[in-house]
Amino acid sequence: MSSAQSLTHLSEVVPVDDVAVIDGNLTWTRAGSSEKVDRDEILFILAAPIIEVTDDEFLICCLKEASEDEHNPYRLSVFRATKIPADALQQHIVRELPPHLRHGPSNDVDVIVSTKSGVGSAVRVWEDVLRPLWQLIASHLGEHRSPQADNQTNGLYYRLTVTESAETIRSFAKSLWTSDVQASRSRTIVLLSGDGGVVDLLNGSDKDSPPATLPLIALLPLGTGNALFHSTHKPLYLNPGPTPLVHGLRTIFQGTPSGLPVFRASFSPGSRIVTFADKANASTQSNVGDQFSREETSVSHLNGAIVVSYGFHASLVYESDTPEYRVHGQKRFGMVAQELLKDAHPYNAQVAIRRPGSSKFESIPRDAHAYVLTTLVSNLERAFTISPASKPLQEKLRLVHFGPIGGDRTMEVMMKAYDEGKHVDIKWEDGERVGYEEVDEVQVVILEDDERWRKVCIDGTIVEIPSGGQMNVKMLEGGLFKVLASSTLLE
Ligand SMILES: Nc1ncnc2c1ncn2[C@@H]1O[C@H](COP(=O)(O)OP(=O)(O)OP(=O)(O)O)[C@@H](O)[C@H]1O
Repeated sequence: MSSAQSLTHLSEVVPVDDVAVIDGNLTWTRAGSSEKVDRDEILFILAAPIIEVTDDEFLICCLKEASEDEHNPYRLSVFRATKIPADALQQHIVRELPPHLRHGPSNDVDVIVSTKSGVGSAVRVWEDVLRPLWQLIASHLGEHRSPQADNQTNGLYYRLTVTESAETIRSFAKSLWTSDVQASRSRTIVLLSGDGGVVDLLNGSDKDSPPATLPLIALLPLGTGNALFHSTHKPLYLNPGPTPLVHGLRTIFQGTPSGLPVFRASFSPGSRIVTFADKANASTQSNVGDQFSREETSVSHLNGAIVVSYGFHASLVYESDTPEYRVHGQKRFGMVAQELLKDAHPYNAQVAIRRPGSSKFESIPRDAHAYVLTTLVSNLERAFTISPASKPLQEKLRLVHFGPIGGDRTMEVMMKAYDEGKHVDIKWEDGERVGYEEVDEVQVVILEDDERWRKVCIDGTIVEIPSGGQMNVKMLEGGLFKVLASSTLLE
């Protein structure tokens, strides 16, 4: 087997001996001294494909994250050993580039790096971690250049898109639905972004018929909330345990495609997406302050994979993204929450649900609401469990709801959600409680006159519903994409 060192951009592949697993650490000796890494830092161990074994060689790939070091936050290292305790490390061994990462005649592989996601680390993770790893694994395991390699692939094993605007991922998604030739090929989209990138893919096309072979999304969690990623990996999380990025990289190289459950939220005529854009890029409809303009776009439906809300949650997302609050950075969420809880506005609406298997709507018996949230996922953030019964990639919608119980009790509910989702069991002595139900469909008819209280939130996108208008949420049969999930969760 050829030397891995010459096949990779990694600066150093370090030869080590006497590899062992001791007390949760991987230990070895190097030049007579003993060294170790935390086992949670192992990404995978490359081993020769069984049929090609001529001499034993294992490449142990590890990632240490040091967020405090702004110059070198992602430290990838590769150690070469001729012997490892294979039984103890079995789960990490990779013997081939998985089919979903092979770019060739029957499969396209795209990498999308979302430059504005989260704190903007996607480019760095791509350049310092994923690209060198990919190159290492492809070279080491005898993968050669794609026969279709062209300028876009740079002779490597994928096509790379680095986002330049909010439209980049949406345009990419549109192209998936428009080309007949592409439609019959399978496709993997390695997406370095938060939830927004997934939302862009889900809503990139107005067309209702997806390609015959559903494209596969492989997601690395590089946004702020990363609700979809945390919810799909939740059962693997330990404290301390591997970081989300380590989990994401393990899933990319060892995961299994699974259906991505998708809902559709449909709106009455007159509903509009509301955004605030930099004036320089906007087709202004009404001016807000000096720097931003409010943009409105008619919308009949949106697809999503995370959450649809009306009430406190939607208002919090909307109002913290207005120009007045954006200037306050991350602090704005707390500030807006405080303001909203002070008012504890009762949202006038009729909410009805269709229970699983039923064709009849059943009203939630109250005229005013504080919180109406329909979700496909368990977590909106790693530690914020909004629906504890939701399991990864389960095709089940759940509704969490409560009435205008006042600011203090609303705060109590939110804090309990940070305690493993215990909010869903809350009942107060006056008979108020948090409702939590599995549903097939949710209908919200909004009866507010003031537009401030007519905002709904669909995976972060704000839609204003006209007074007396409604929104319905139900599963989108057949889905639009597959997603790569940890194989251990699908066993
Ligand atoms: N260069 C860019 N200019 C403008 N918008 C961009 C650019 N690159 C990416 N975007 C958009 O920014 C959004 C980033 O959202 P994303 O969800 O990935 O990050 P986030 O909001 O920090 O995380 P989360 O939604 O998980 O909390 C996406 O919709 C993406 O299309």
